[in-house]
Amino acid sequence: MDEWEEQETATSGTCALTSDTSTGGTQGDFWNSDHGEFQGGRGGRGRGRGGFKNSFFSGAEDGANDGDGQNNTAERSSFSRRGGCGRGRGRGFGRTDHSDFDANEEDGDNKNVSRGRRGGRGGSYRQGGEQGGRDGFGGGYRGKDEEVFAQGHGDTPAENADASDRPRVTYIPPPPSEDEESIFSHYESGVNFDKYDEILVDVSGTNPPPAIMTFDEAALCESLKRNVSKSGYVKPTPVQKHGIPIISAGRDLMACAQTGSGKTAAFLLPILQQLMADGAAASCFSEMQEPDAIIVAPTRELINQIYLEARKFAYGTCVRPVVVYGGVSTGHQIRDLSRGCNVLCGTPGRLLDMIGRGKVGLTKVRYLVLDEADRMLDMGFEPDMRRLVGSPGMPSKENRQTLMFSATFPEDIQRLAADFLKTDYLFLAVGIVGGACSDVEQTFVQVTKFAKREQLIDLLKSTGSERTMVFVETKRQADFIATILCQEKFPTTSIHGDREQWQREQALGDFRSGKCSVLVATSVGARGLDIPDVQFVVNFDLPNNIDEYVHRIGRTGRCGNTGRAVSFYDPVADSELARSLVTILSKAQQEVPSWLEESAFSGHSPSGFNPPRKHFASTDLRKGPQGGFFQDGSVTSQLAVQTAADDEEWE
Ligand SMILES: Nc1ncnc2c1ncn2[C@@H]1O[C@H](COP(=O)(O)OP(=O)(O)OP(=O)(O)O)[C@@H](O)[C@H]1O
Repeated sequence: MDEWEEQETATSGTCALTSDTSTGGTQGDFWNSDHGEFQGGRGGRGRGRGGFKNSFFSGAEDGANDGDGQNNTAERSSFSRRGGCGRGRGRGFGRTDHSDFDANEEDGDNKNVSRGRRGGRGGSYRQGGEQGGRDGFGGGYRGKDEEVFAQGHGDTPAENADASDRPRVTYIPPPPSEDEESIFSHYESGVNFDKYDEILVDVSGTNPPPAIMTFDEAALCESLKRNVSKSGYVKPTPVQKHGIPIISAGRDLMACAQTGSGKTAAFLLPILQQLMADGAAASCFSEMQEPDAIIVAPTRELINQIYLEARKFAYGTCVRPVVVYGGVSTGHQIRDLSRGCNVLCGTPGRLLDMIGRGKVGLTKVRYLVLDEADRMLDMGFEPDMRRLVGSPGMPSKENRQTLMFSATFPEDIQRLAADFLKTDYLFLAVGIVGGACSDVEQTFVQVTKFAKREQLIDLLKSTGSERTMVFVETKRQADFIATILCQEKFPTTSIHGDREQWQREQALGDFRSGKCSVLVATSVGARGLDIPDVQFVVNFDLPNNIDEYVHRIGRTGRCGNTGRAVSFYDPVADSELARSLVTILSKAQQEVPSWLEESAFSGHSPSGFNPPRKHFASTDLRKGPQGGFFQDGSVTSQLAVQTAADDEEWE
């Protein structure tokens, strides 16, 4: 019996929702349902390894494991937990074909597996495992609306080969608004927007072009300039000031700037400018589209957001962006593609699927952008990225421009990223690489896991109707907490990888519109999402790595606005993170609670001094310990010197 087969028998557990609980997720959907609990039922076939899942959910708080059948040491709460049922087939361990599963990657139900950045059996194949978890569950995740019985379908050719008996994904998202006002709707930049200019910037690499100070200096064509202005952009942020001329000069770039500081426009504007200047026009109604630019991101919602930004900036021009991502009808996306595509935004699985189906040709690719690049090169997506750049027709790195953006760039990922970039790539660091946004006030509350719910409810009562994101570790936990909050009359919805795509989009829509003021999310909501007026982030469960913490709290305090983040620190579960947290707080000039400092340095954490250097990169890896062998034309090395000193302190 091979490993997959073994898992099939060893790990079962799918379940179905037979009540309203699955259908909406807005207030009342979880609780004011026929049953108010998840009911076990027949599930769809699971793919991926494992899929152990407790299918009943009456107050269950089953912490650790949706994806890895071998990892059944779930945290149990004191609430009742009833046994699971249903049949899940755990196959696909280690596979990364998963056009439907892009976003699930981000869900953190597999705590033990995802803890290590790289390596380890479970770690290397986390994706497969997590797919299994969701798919085993999600395949039968059936709401009262039968149409949505679609999860669990892998849309890649490889998966389809043995998936003929699985239901197809039929969801077609509503088309984006054509109304100009809504296309250009935006929130105002905040009081600290001008303070961005005070942030130290470090550009390393040979001969970086000079920064621009205004959008005029970017020499954008008229229509693009008009669209930038209609978007409410008056002056560029630092990552735009430096990033735009670097990209326009044809250089490869690895750029790191704090959350919410305008990285998306930093890559979109110069790409669109070049395409417009070259008179790029999509070849309409062609069976195979050959985009000039490909942009990838780790979650469906994020790639859709990037697409909408591209569409906004390209408004009224010949440049046509298209988006492809999992959880949505492939046929629908193929039809959309065939109408022409210059800029293709995609999550990796669906993108590779489209390439495999011959719907996307790569020979004309001039720009390859990895947003949240550290995530895209982390073990979950790295194989897909290698497949992408190795796909037939994809120009070699010498013959394309590769651009990477993130707020965090750990050293090991930087090292890996170099494989995708020309050797003379530029490294742009705005502020401290991997640092938290300084506009977010960070607070920590020491609390045991059993007291968290009470704390959360008290906290939300005190914040009134502030738009709040609550991050939890597992998909199950997300549903559970959302249910509790609904019961407490907080208008709440949730987003995580076990929800159907339409539910996820509805949840996000309800949160954006203010219909629900609380969004409970797993890691799937941690990166990139730009939601207006999120004033408050709560880490109900702290994540297991510091980068994710930085991204999560970065959902507030965006574009010069201020925000607040409160994190529940469970001394038993979170001590491994203590030291990194102290570092993050100090670097963001935030108060460090003495108990946290004690926890960090007392040696109580399992690893004693957990090594933050593994997770932080102070600056361009190529600079080495002395802070720079690239002395030529670097904008400043002050930051590098300072952070190098900091790092020594922490070593
Ligand atoms: N120059 C600018 N002037 C005004 N607003 C801007 C400017 N640049 C970007 N913004 C707005 O700031 C917000 C945050 O931008 P964006 O989402 O690109 O941040 P980011 O750096 O990619 O964040 P994250 O790291 O979370 O992905 C968006 O609403 C964007 O429209």
